[in-house]
This record gives sequence, C-alpha cells and structure tokens, in this order.
Amino acid sequence: MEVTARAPGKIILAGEHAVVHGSTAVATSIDLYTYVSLSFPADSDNDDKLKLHMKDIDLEFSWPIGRVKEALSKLGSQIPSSPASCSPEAIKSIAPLVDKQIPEAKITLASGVSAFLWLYTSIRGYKSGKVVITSEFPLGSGLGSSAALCVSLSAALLALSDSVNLDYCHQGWLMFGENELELVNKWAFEGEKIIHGKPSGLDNTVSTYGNMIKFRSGELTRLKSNRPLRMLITNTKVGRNTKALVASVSERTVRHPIAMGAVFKAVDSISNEVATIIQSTSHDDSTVSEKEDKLGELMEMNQGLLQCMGVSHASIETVLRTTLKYKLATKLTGAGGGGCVLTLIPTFQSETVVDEVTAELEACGFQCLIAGIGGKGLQVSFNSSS
Ligand SMILES: Nc1ncnc2c1ncn2[C@@H]1O[C@H](COP(=O)(O)OP(=O)(O)O)[C@@H](O)[C@H]1O
Ligand SMILES: C[C@@](O)(CCOP(=O)(O)O)CC(=O)O
Ligand SMILES: [Mg+2]
Repeated sequence: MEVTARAPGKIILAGEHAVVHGSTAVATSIDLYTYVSLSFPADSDNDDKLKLHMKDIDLEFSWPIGRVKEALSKLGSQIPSSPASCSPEAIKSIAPLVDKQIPEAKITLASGVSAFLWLYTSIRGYKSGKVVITSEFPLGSGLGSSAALCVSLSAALLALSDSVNLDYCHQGWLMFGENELELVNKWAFEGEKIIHGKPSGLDNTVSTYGNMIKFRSGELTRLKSNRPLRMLITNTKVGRNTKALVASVSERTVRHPIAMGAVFKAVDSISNEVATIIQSTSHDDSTVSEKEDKLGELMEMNQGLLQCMGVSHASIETVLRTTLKYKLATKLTGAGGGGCVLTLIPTFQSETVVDEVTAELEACGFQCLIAGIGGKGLQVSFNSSS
C-alpha cells in the first residue's frame, strides 16, 4: 500500500513577518503542490531501512532503522496524537544522521531533512519505509515549500492509521476530516519550527486548509473572496533563507521595540483592511476597480513597511520599479530577501500590458508565473497495487 499526500504552496497578500509578532496576515493557497509518497516494505522484503528521496534537490538518503533508533530512542517515544516539539537535544541527535549523508554544497537544505526525521520517527516510530518528495513550485522562494513539505509529510504519515476519517473529493483524492486536519496542522507546525526557527503558523495553516485565510496568533478565519484575484508571481531567483530573515526582523525589534511595534500595528491594520475588501460583496464594474485600486495601494503600503523591517532586496526593488512603469502595484511575498514578488493584475487590465511587463521582468532574468489562487488544501490518495 502506498499513500500520497499533496499540500499546496501559498502567497501572502499582507502581513508576513509582522504575523510572527502577533499582527494579522492574509494568505491564500495556490494550485501548485508538494507531493509526499510513503510506502512500507512487505514483511518478506527484509528491508530494515528508512529511505528518503528528495527529488527536487536530487538527494537520496538511506538509514538503517537500527541506527535511527539508536540515535533517537533515548529521547523517549512520541505519541502520534499529541504533537511535540523537537527539543535542542533531539536536534543534536538528528544532526549526525543528516550531516553524514548531505554534501557540503547542499548543507543549507539540511533543516528539511531534520524535520523529515523528526516527523517520521515521532508519528511512525522506528518502522522501515520509503518516502519520495517532489514539489511543483520553487523551494526557498517565499511560496511556502517548507510548510507544504511538513503538511504533506505529516498527512502521509498519519493517513494509514485506522481511525482516520476521510471524505471523497475528486479524481481519487480524499480529504481529511476536521480533527485529522487539526492534527496534521499541529505536526506540520512542529516541523516548520525546525525549518523556520520561529514560525507564525500561517504557512502550515493555509497549506492544510487551503483557500484564503486571515490569521492572527494561531487563530484562522476563512475568507470568502467574491471575485477571483489575479496575481503575477515573479521569482527573482535570489536564494534566501526564511529562518535567517525571521531572526533578523526579531533582532531589529529588540533594538527598536517602539518603532517596530508601530510598524507591526500598521501592518495589522493593512491586513484587516485587505480582508474586508476581499470579502465585500458589491459586484458592479466601478466598485471592482475601486476595490482593486485600494488593494494595490495597501500592497504598496505593506511593501514600504517590509522595507522598514529590512527584508526587501535589490532584486525586489527592480521588480517594483519595473511594474510601477505600468502602474501596477507590487509587494514581496513570504520572507523576502529575494524570492518571490506579487503584482496585482486588475480585472480590466489589458493583456498586452501583462505580456509587456512579463517580458520586461523576464529580460531581467526573473521568472514569471500566474498561479490559480484559493484552491483546495491538503489531500491524500491511496494506491493499493504498490
Ligand atoms: N520539496 C522539498 N524537498 C526537500 N526539501 C524541501 C522541500 N520543500 C521544502 N524543503 C525544505 O524547506 C527549505 C525552504 O524553506 P524556507 O526557507 O522556509 O522557504 P519557503 O518555505 O518559502 O520555500 C529548504 O531549504 C528545504 O530544507
Ligand atoms: C516571514 C513569514 O511570515 C513567512 C515565511 O514564508 P516563506 O517561508 O518565505 O514561504 C514567517 C512565518 O510566518 O512563519
Ligand atoms: Mg517556509
């Protein structure tokens, strides 16, 4: 029996970083997914290994299960139904398992492998198995690959337990019941802590539940958008690391608590206004344009505040300058420091302009894409033939 779980990436429309410090954020899933397939060897195979294939980064790991048990069982056993944090002691025990098998050039990817080992052993114990991971969107670029990985992995690991509640969705994909989603989301948050250091929980929550959400201090409100939003996503291809950027904002907050407190408060107001505009019900054309103008302005204001937090980047500023020539509003999405940038494409925008701005951005060496917004969250599928 093989189970595959898929969880979507996300874009943050308002509130990244500030959300880590208690402000409201608004985010939506995109229709690009990370897939995790899990299979267990047949009893007759005598295979006592834990195998991991991370296809996107071309890394394969194989650990004798006894070796994993020796490293981790001294920390006590975990209970799958009660998500627990990976202690600094556990991180230390996991590190040699990862470091020995990861080439120096890919060492920045090690935290994802540590999160894998923590989630696998906490949920499945010391059982041999094989996990294959692939993603449809770029890693480490602000689209939430770390959260999508933690959500899909936690779901695949929990999916084979007897008590799991599943609802039919479509094309062979099934959806977890509410309790299961909550459990997956909690485990994924524990995985995100290993990758992000101090996550807000926004990314794993939007990846688990999908659609558009407003999020503040662990509380989610589902938003019903009355018109489809169109965002051009530009990947600057400048690599960055969420953990380092989140830490740098926290350090700035320690140095300037009052000023940064005011910045976070302003972001909170922006996010709440974005949520109100998205949910407002009027449909006539003039109101649609007015709403989009306001959204664009709020995105620009949020970008200004992200600059105050010190997470913009020369490549992001290039995207801003380029889209401004076409009177289009832009902000970074995710942790910043490079990565992806969002540009609002108004409903009545001419396609020629979209083509021109895309061509100009691509001529700078960036990569543009338009993803579907607000699709389903976590889904699982079973394949009994394998
Ligand atoms: N498909 C994947 N395969 C392997 N590692 C992954 C995958 N997706 C995410 N990761 C891990 O997550 C890290 C990127 O997370 P992060 O810096 O938070 O950026 P983002 O979440 O915006 O993509 C990678 O360095 C890697 O450790
Ligand atoms: C900066 C932050 O708000 C979002 C980070 O998103 P990403 O990992 O860059 O996709 C951090 C968080 O909310 O945990
Ligand atoms: Mg991340």
